[in-house]
Formats: sequence, C-alpha cells, structure tokens
Amino acid sequence: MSISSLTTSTFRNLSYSSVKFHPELNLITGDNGSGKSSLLESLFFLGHGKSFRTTKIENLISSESDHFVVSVKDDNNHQFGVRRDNSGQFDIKINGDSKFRLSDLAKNIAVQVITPETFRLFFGGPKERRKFVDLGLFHVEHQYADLWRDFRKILIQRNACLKKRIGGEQFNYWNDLFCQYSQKIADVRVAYVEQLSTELNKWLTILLPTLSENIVLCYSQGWSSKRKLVEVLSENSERERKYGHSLFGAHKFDVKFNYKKTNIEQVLSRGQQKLFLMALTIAQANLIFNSQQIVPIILIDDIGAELDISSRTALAQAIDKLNCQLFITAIDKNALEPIIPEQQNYKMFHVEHGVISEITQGD
Ligand SMILES: Nc1ncnc2c1ncn2[C@@H]1O[C@H](COP(=O)(O)OP(=O)(O)OP(=O)(O)O)[C@@H](O)[C@H]1O
Repeated sequence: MSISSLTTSTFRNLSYSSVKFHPELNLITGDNGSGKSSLLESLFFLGHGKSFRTTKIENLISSESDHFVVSVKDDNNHQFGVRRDNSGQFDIKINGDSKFRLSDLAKNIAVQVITPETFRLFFGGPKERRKFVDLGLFHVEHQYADLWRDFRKILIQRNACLKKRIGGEQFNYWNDLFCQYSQKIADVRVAYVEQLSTELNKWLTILLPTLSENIVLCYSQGWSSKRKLVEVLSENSERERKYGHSLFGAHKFDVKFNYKKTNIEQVLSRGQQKLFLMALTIAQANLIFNSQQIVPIILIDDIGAELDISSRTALAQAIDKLNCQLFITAIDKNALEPIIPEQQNYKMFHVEHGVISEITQGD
C-alpha cells in the first residue's frame, strides 16, 4: 500500500492535520521545531507502534491534550488508525473495526526511517542492526513472525532456568527446543541476508559507486558457524549460569559491513555512511515490495544533514528507480532541489507551528 492521506490530532505539536499525499514522493520543508519530524513520527508510529525518537509514548501526546489520534487511508481506501490516551489505553481501528492490536497495523504498513541519528545507532551496536534485519524478515518471510515469537518464549523459559539454576529434565527440554529454533531461525536469516546483500550491491553502485565493489556484508548467526549450538552451550554452561541468561543463540546474531576488511564506520565519512544506510534501506524496501507487493514507506528526516549536492543527486537517481513511497524533510527547499523530479510527479508540503500545508507547484 501507499498512504494516500493522513489525519493526526494532538500528536506532538501537530494539532489537527489532514493531508493528502503523493503515492511516490512527498517533500516536506519547515523551520526547526515546526513539526516535520513529528509528521514522520506519526507515520512511523502506525508501522511500529512506537516512536523513533523516544521510548515514552506519553511524550507523543500534545501537552495540551490527554490523547493523540493518527489515522491513514491507503490507495485502496483501507483505513488504519490508532488512538492512545494518557492512561496507556490503545484503540486500534482497521476499516472502522476495533478488535485489533498494534501488530495488526505493522503487518499492513512497512515503514523504515533514516534520521541524522539512525546511522550512528546502526553502526553503534548490534541492537539496531538486529531490528533492521528482523523488520525485513517480518515482511519478506511469512513464517518468520511465528518462528520468532515461539523462539522468544523458549528463550524466556531457558533464561528463567539459568537464572534460577534449574537443571535436569526441565532445563534439557528448553535447551533442546532453544537449539532447534535457533538453527531454524539462522537458516531463514542467512537466506534473507544473502538476498539483502545482492540487492544492496545494486543500490551501492548508484549511491556509492567508487566504494561499492569493496563493501562486504558479514553475517554472524549468534554462535560460531563452524560449531553446533548444543556443543557451544554445553562448553559455556558455567558462564551462562553465572550471567543468568543465554549468551549464544539466534537472538545474538549480527550483520556487519566491511570495507576492505575494516568496519565501514571506521573508514566511511558521515555522509558516505548515510548514503550506505540509504542503499541498505532501499535494498530492504525493494525486497519487501517484491515479496508482498505492498509499497514500502521510507521516511528520510533532514536530508540536508551530511549530504552534499552530488550525494543528493545520486540519491535522486536512486529514487527514480524505486518502488516505494518516500517522505523526505529538509529545513528549506534548496536542500531538496537535487531531489525534485523534472516531471511533476511529487507533492511538496510546508510545516509551520504544527500546521501542514500543501504547496501547489509553481508557488
Ligand atoms: N508532546 C508535545 N506537545 C506539544 N509540543 C511538542 C510535544 N513534543 C514536542 N513538541 C514540540 O513540537 C515541535 C516540533 O518538533 P519536531 O521535532 O517535529 O520539529 P522539526 O520541524 O522536525 O524540527 P528540526 O528541524 O529542528 O528537527 C517542537 O517545537 C517541540 O518542542
């Protein structure tokens, strides 16, 4: 799906907004503090049930209200909405029907975001990289969500045994299941990561043509690929009991990216890192599109930060080939200039004091 319209009410500083979007490209300008990121955040919230800026959902409610509402219509006129109040109560509606959960929204809306902070987080530790790959798997591999949910339950049981120093049959039961599920997940992940790597190379040749040949994706499954998990766990049983949780397994996987055998964050400039992350995000969006035929949504906050004109021109070439709906913000129109397509197939918006207005072309 692509989002054809958005209605927000008392979400951050967006008091009441109702906007109609372009199915491919939406460019958003506005001064600092006008509400551009809040607009992206509201779209992100529908796809993830959380913010990309804060873990405290109550911060998303306007300080002048006790609840917020975000609702979108897609290109098939399906309606998806969420209301959250100060007491923590969620109300999820799909086509007017309200017996849904946030995860039901996530199935329908595939949203990825790039902000000036996300690439720092992405290269900072495995957590963000795991989240990124799992989002792709969730949309691309249909059995993955169930597999991961079952694995999480088993992991909790195994960790409880380690913490309470429970051994014998009970521990062996959870340990066996843990090893089986870890292997199943590792098999699904490795196949997906291979697809992602192939797709990434295509986009790197557009976005980072001089570096693309030497960038390699390195996947680690969460334990040595040369060993059976059951053996690794058995050798580390004392350490695991000391820490009280599982130190190896499918939850410990990682994907890293090397440029000529060195982690790319140590070699690439900040602008290049941002372009790299865009190539990766676009690659994943394309895999989602090919597998589900839903239009993935990419949010890029503050395009001007770190990207020079030639980088933004390379990005424009990539956008031209994309099967996704894009929302890109910048402080002023100049920063967007290289991105604006010659054909008038885009929409432009301006945000001021939380009010979103469409700018008709020629204004
Ligand atoms: N819960 C809230 N209620 C009311 N206003 C809020 C709330 N949370 C944040 N704000 C305000 O909303 C405004 C919009 O912030 P936002 O981050 O969306 O701006 P922005 O246009 O992306 O700015 P920048 O270009 O600086 O990133 C800010 O002035 C902020 O102080």
